[in-house]
Amino acid sequence: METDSVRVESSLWIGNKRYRAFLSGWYFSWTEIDERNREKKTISVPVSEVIGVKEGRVEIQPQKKVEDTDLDFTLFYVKRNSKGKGIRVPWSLGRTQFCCPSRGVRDQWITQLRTALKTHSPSRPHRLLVFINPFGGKKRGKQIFHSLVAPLFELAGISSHVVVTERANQARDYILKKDLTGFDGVICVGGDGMFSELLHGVIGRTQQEAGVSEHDPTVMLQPCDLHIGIIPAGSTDCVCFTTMGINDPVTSTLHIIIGDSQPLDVCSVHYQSTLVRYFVSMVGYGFYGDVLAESERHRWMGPLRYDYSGCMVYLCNRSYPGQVQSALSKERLFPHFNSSSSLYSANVSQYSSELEGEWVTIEGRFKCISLTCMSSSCPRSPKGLSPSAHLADGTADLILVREANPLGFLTYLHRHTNTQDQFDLPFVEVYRVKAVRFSLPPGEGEEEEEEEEEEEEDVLEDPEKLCCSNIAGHSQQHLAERKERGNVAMSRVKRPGFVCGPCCTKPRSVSVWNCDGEILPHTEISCRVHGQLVRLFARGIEDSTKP
Ligand SMILES: Nc1ncnc2c1ncn2[C@@H]1O[C@H](COP(=O)(O)OP(=O)(O)OP(=O)(O)O)[C@@H](O)[C@H]1O
Ligand SMILES: CCCCCCCCCCCCC/C=C/[C@@H](O)[C@H](CO)NC(=O)CCCCC
Ligand SMILES: [Ca+2]
Repeated sequence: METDSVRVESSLWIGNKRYRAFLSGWYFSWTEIDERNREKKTISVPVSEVIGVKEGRVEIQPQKKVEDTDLDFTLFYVKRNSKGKGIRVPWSLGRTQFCCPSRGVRDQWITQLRTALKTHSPSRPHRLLVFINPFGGKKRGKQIFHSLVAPLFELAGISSHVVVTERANQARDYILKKDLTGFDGVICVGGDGMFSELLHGVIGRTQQEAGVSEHDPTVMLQPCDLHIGIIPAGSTDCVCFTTMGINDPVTSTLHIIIGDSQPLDVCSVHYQSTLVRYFVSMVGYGFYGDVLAESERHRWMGPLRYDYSGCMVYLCNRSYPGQVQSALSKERLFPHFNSSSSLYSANVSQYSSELEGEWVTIEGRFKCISLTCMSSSCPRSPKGLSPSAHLADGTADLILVREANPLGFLTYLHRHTNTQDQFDLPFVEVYRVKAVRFSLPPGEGEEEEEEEEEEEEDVLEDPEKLCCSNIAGHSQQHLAERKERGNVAMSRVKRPGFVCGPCCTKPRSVSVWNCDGEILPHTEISCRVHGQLVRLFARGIEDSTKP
């Protein structure tokens, strides 16, 4: 075996073929040598993508098996597969068993490879805190973790402390309150709701420690050091899909192991001077809010509840009045910016603000209003709500879908699922923004709404007061359940007609906000983007066309 400070080289065998192996700089490569000493094809693995080096002939799939011989070592690394269900290739565990000419050479290879790993891949996690939601998505969280994730962590020498949650918000509260010393990251096994718990825990904890008030809408939040990893096991897995290009537990695990780091913009939502929530994917009013509210009634359907509720809400053909004010980012013109917004009875006024950029006001009736910090793609919509939105550029895309005929709106929705441009429609406008405020038209404001509380309480007590005569049977129990849970916007629930699906004919003037899959308890909100506030164990969407 030849070694100098930059290169290690020796002959090795894989099966009965002879190879020349090199460890040079950032790569470990092996080239087949034929009987006439001619070099054939070379395989190269970046040291940063090595998962582990083990003595002997080792297998971990389908289950761990070690054949301990003096001459062999096994290399595990990231392998790119040719096919997958996402918009990039999935990763799997590659494995090659090498046979060395002597035990000494074998030991040297193991030592050199492990040293190279430490030198060239310093940001790998050693200890992780893992939260599993046993009820997310198809309820396969525990199985996914124990069969696919844990063996890879063990192989990579990562120790983990696992918490199987017993209630909603347990993961968030754990991160906010418990001692996190020694953890290099927090991982969720679940869907977007579980990710959101980790997000709130990590941001809240970081602000607590830095003495920053999250309720101050103008405050500069402290960026979070603790990385978040997502093992997808939910219904939509939108955050995972958008940041990885795929929702595959093994791909996610391998990105965590090699310590990839992807900064992410986060948006805060305030109601007056109170922090309501954070989101990374989207906050949506109108269609997306209504779909979520409707789908909560059909949780038993599992992931299919969104398709069912989407159809029901589409058939309701609602639109809502509102006023959107926005601070545009410096990059003011989005490719599909529709400068003729006045055509749609928009009232645009401009004034300066304490935040960057200028504020504009847009009024009208909207089918939906969405603000998305990232493209927000998922398997159903591979390009997402806003295909060109960036993960970490400090801006969000504000998409205004004005009142349109049902066929037009269906075209808009359908274009999310194919490659056609959903913004190239006359009733759709897109702005790249840093902050947004939403208010209801005069008379519909939230304060007026609070004054109506008493009247709405009456509605809860007496379902006959709801707008549909047939609602009492199917919604009374639901209303009572929601009232009991009390964790969502009760004022929304009290609104007549909302819960009754397409059977409701009375138009309603107020919708709800869907904030990363949670219903917000307020309507008149303000949102602000915080560029690169958190970091994920991810790499963005890998370009599979590059070698
Ligand atoms: N043990 C638990 N019991 C009840 N609810 C839980 C528990 N653990 C977590 N939760 C809550 O369940 C909600 C949904 O979970 P999760 O996001 O994992 O799955 P999902 O709703 O199927 O997926 P998606 O969010 O992708 O649609 C989360 O908001 C989380 O707070
Ligand atoms: C005619 C065909 C019509 C097909 C319409 C498909 C439209 C797909 C648009 C995809 C938008 C993804 C938005 C992402 C939302 C997530 O942050 C959120 C959290 O998981 N999910 C939901 O709120 C779940 C509710 C999502 C509502 C759609
Ligand atoms: Ca962004």
